[in-house]
Order: sequence, then C-alpha cells, then structure tokens
Amino acid sequence: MSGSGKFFVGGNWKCNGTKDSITKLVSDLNSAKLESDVGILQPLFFNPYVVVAPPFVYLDQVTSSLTDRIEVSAQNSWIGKGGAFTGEISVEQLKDIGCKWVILGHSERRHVIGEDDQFIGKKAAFALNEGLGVIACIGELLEEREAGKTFDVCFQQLKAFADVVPSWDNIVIAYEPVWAIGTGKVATPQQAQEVHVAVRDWLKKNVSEEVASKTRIIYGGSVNGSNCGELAKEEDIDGFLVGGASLKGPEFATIVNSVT
Ligand SMILES: O=C(COP(=O)(O)O)NO
Repeated sequence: MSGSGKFFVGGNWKCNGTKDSITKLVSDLNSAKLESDVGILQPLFFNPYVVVAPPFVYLDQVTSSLTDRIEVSAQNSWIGKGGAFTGEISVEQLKDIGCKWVILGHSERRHVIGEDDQFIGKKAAFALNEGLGVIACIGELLEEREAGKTFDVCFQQLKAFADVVPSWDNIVIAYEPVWAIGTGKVATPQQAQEVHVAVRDWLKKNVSEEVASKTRIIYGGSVNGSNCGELAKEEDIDGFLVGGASLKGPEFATIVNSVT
C-alpha cells in the first residue's frame, strides 16, 4: 500500500444487471460489514475507499438507495459539455445525480469500442476540470505482454493522461492487464507489483515525486475473494477495480475488507 493513505476498491458492474438484481445488490452492500465502518475517524486513515460503477440507466436508482459509505462512479462520460451529442452522457448530468467518479480508458472502451489514447485523455481532463474523480485505466493485451511491450503500452497510455490532465489530485490509476479481465487468469502478485512499481516510477520521472507517492495505483483483472488477500499485500497495489466479483455483494465486501 503506497498511495495516499486509503486502500481504494472499485466495483465495475459493466453492462450487467436489471432493476431487480441491482436492488438486491444494493441491499447486500447496504447491509455488508465494511472495514470502512470502523469509527468515523477511520476514513481519515488507512481504510478502504469504496466506489461502485453501475450501468448508466441504473445510476440514479443506485445513488438514491446506496449507503453513503460507498460512492458511485459512471463507466464513461462525454468529452465536453452536454448538447447535441446523441447517446452521450455529460459530466454535469452525472454530477446532477450524485456521481463522484468516472471510469475512463477501460480496455473494453479501447479495444471493443475503439477509443484512442488522446480521446480518453481529453475526456479525463474535462471530467477532472468539472470536478469528477477519474479512475484512469491502463493495461496491455496478451500479445503485447508476450512481445515484451507491457511497459511501453502502459507508459504510452499514461502519457496521454499526463499530457492533458489539470491535476493528479483526483485520479486513481487502474492497471488492468487485458489478458486478465474476465478470464479468471489473475496476474500474480509479482506480475502486478512489477507494473505498479514501473508506473509509479514513470510518474516520478515524468510528473513529480509527490504525484508518484500519493497517486493510488489499483489492480484489476479477475480479482476475487480468494486471490485479493495476496495481491493486497504488495507494496504498490493500492486497491482493486473489480468486475465480475463486484456483482456479488458478499464477495465484493470480502475484497473490500481484504486490506485488513
Ligand atoms: O474489467 C475489470 C475487471 O473485470 P473482472 O474482475 O471481471 O476480470 N475491471 O474494470
């Protein structure tokens, strides 16, 4: 744990759920025992910072029913002010319904939808300027890792953020190797730690020592209630961005509490 004090656990629900299933998931989360409950002073110190990211259509349902121990994130946002942009959701609309965060640059936006580094970077800059926190995703494809290009790819994606963001104060970096997402093939603690160290070192060399030390770098890719403990022990793993396991309230609570 190196980042700014608090372990950060995000739940990326992706394109999953129905009104009923999300009502049940929210109920499970509201009744879960989370380490962050430990005393009101706890949030000032080392404890999980918890965020969940529902699909757009359920954001209002979740923000209006979820315990205030957990903050809500969008899974994407538009690159500028609202207006004639059919199908897009603006940052001001997300803030209007109580969103505090937005996930940007997720590999599914990069490799399924086709968003490029610069487009993602500009979205992040706009969201940050408008007061949302950004969970900035980076990560390599299997063939890129096998070609020894993991660091090159991650640094290129990082640079696209660094070139345009106004500040790093409200950014959490999520390292999510694409080959580990949804595959059950979780990175080993050593594999994840190696990239997290390289990312922190890149921040130190290209942004500042202060940003490098305070920015939380979280891991995503097949995290579950069984493997989270070993991963959480790594010095530079500051939390998780959880996909599939975040759709199961009790298991997500286990992951949140893995920091103890
Ligand atoms: O995409 C992910 C990880 O998904 P999984 O946990 O299902 O591998 N987080 O944003």
